[in-house]
Amino acid sequence: MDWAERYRPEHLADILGNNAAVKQISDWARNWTPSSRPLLITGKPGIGKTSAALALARDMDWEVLELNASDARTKSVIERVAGNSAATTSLFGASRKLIIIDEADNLEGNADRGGARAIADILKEARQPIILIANDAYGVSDSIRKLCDAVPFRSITSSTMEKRMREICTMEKISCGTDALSAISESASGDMRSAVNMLFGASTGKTAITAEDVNTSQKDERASIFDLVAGVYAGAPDAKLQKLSRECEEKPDTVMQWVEESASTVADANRRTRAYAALSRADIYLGRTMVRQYYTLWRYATAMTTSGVAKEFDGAGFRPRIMPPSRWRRMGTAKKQKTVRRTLAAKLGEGYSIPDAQIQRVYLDLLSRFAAASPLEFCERHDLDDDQLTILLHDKTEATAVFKEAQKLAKEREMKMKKISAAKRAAARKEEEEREAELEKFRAENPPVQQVVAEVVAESVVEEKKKAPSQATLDFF
Ligand SMILES: Nc1ncnc2c1ncn2[C@@H]1O[C@H](COP(=O)(O)OP(=O)(O)OP(=O)(O)O)[C@@H](O)[C@H]1O
Repeated sequence: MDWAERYRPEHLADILGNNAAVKQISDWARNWTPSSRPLLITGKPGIGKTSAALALARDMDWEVLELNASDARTKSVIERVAGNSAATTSLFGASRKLIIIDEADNLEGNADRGGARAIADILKEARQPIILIANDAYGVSDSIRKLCDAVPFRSITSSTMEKRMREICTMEKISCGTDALSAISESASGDMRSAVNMLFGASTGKTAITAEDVNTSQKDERASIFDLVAGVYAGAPDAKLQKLSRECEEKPDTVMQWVEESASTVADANRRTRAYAALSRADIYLGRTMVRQYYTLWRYATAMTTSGVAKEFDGAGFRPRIMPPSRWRRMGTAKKQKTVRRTLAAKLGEGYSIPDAQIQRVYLDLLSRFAAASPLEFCERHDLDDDQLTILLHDKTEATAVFKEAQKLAKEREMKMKKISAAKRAAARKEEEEREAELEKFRAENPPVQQVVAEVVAESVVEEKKKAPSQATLDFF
């Protein structure tokens, strides 16, 4: 068993970091009733989201039904499996069944549209606790997101990861230097699974680990690209760079983006220019590969990307932190911004019966003024979240405060409605009981007609019988 699995936290108390989120999950479970909202746990990969859900089920002695994106998420499957489980009680005697829907941000593709709708319907009907898990809250469809309580998970800090890795080393009877641990935690950048995997890879066949073992044994995809970029920085020989490129599972265009990020750190301006020239040549080869569908050209693109840039670093010894292409980060932020704007326009469009595109193009500014005049009312009327409100108010702090207040009010209203409907149900029950009692009394006092007729008939038969002997006597004479 790999270490990431072997050292998966068993109980909520074993989950490292994210104390507030863990407490929120545990409080939710302890106070859970069929009317509780599902949870949506979000955060980067490998930080304990799934582990927390599974640990919760163990702590609560709940059965688990796990669905993930690889399940055939057609509407009917979800309705059959999760719908039934959600609406009925467990077959195996445990009091509850926790439904974990992983990769909930993967449901928006065309094929899964039905899946997202089915999940939203199930969330509304659910009679069992449900936890959804996603990497990106904004990848989750709006209709699902607004039915859930958000539980954001943050990356694990380096010190927490190093402490855990030290414990694992002790349990595995391996000695591991501080430099090795910090090299791993730096590469893992908050991803605990990645850190444990790297530790596992570095320790294979060893009783002591040094930083060097870590560099050459990083197992996962990202670790390989780290090796390759580190090789470029170090100005490694061509043969080594070719070997690393072959081992790295990333496609040439991805490698190019990583190396491009590092090219900007070549100190000398002339060398920097030549590094970019090598990258641009690699780009041309990549383009030709695609146009001609002639994949042999890929190898030239890779050679220009790695050796071409490494030559300009010339083993300068300077090694900045290896970072994923900043373009990705920008694209990620831009994508999120776009999604927020799109969902905001959809809500406002529905509210004012105006096409979404027109809201975005023409009315956003005007509506911003409406929102600024009475933010709380506006937020409640259009059911906005803090990010959507930020676009209108241009002030994140204010938007967050308004959103929190709106949530508080909504919760109060919900409680009030629940109380009212509980009181209404009790009154209706009482009325029903009183009606039943009156009916019983009436029945006791007024026997049914058939019963009265039967009694009269019986009485008349008795009378007839009494008269019968005297008649016989007369007949006899
Ligand atoms: N907070 C944590 N405390 C202890 N171990 C952790 C933690 N987070 C991750 N791990 C380790 O990483 C492994 C994977 O964690 P988990 O499956 O919970 O990650 P995840 O956040 O659900 O990732 P993904 O989004 O990729 O599913 C666990 O088995 C465990 O070894």
